[in-house]
Amino acid sequence: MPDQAFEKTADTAGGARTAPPAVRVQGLWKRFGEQIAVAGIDLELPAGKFIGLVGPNGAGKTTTLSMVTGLLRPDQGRVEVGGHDVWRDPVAVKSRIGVLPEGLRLFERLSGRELLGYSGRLRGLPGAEVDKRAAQLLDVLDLAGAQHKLVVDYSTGMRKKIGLAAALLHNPEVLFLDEPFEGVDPVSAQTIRGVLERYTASGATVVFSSHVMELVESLCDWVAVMAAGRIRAQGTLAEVRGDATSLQNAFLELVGANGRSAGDSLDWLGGGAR
Ligand SMILES: Nc1ncnc2c1ncn2[C@@H]1O[C@H](COP(=O)(O)OP(=O)(O)OP(=O)(O)O)[C@@H](O)[C@H]1O
Repeated sequence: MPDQAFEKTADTAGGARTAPPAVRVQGLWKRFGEQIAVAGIDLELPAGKFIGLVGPNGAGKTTTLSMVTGLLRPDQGRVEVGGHDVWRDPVAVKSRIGVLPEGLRLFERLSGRELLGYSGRLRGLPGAEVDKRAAQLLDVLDLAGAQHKLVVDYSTGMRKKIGLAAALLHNPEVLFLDEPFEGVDPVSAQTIRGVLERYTASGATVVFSSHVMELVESLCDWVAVMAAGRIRAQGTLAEVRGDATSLQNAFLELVGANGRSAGDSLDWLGGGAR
């Protein structure tokens, strides 16, 4: 049945094919023992948008992104990227996506420059093109001065930036970023923003997870809010914000955190008495 629903929505009433959404998720579940991390979610992320996936700690964002990018097998459900099934057609999907995962693992004993050279060649790009793109990305992301340093000696923010460069090198259709701005200084954050805005303006899609509502509000045109393994809202920024004064307030309302005690029970904390 899910297959039929997928095929039907890919056609218009007249039978002409419409562009598929960047990501389509249906009935996605993941349990870890007793813990339900993702509880049967449906998502349809439009192409060419800057999309934010937001939710409190433990909401299931990383688990969802891992399943959507083919890094973690779902217990149940289906994921398509650009109309291709992530688990049935993994090569088609992986050639179209770039991923900056949480807890990024990099080849530590390569220099930043070597890492990009290796990533580009793994993607099947010609060597001269890889070298050209790598030099440009290192320059734009302010890593040119550290390009010959081993990745093991990079700072947290530098690791994020070299990971982002590796994810962008093959010019993917959809870029998935788990907390891309964490540990990144404001100047670099501004640079990354510029790169991503330029990338989406050309028709590509960015999907990123974040806890920072101001950032999501200023960057994203489309937002999905997740809490306790479920999608609480999805739509344009204006739709999700609704009547609330900010995305932060809409978010607190949606995840049921408005009015939660701000530590009143910690009556021993502060005040001098030990
Ligand atoms: N490998 C695992 N084994 C057991 N439980 C897991 C595993 N991965 C995630 N979980 C649990 O699944 C739930 C969702 O975790 P997930 O990391 O997806 O949340 P998140 O929204 O990304 O959180 P955060 O914002 O804190 O990174 C949590 O309760 C977490 O403890």
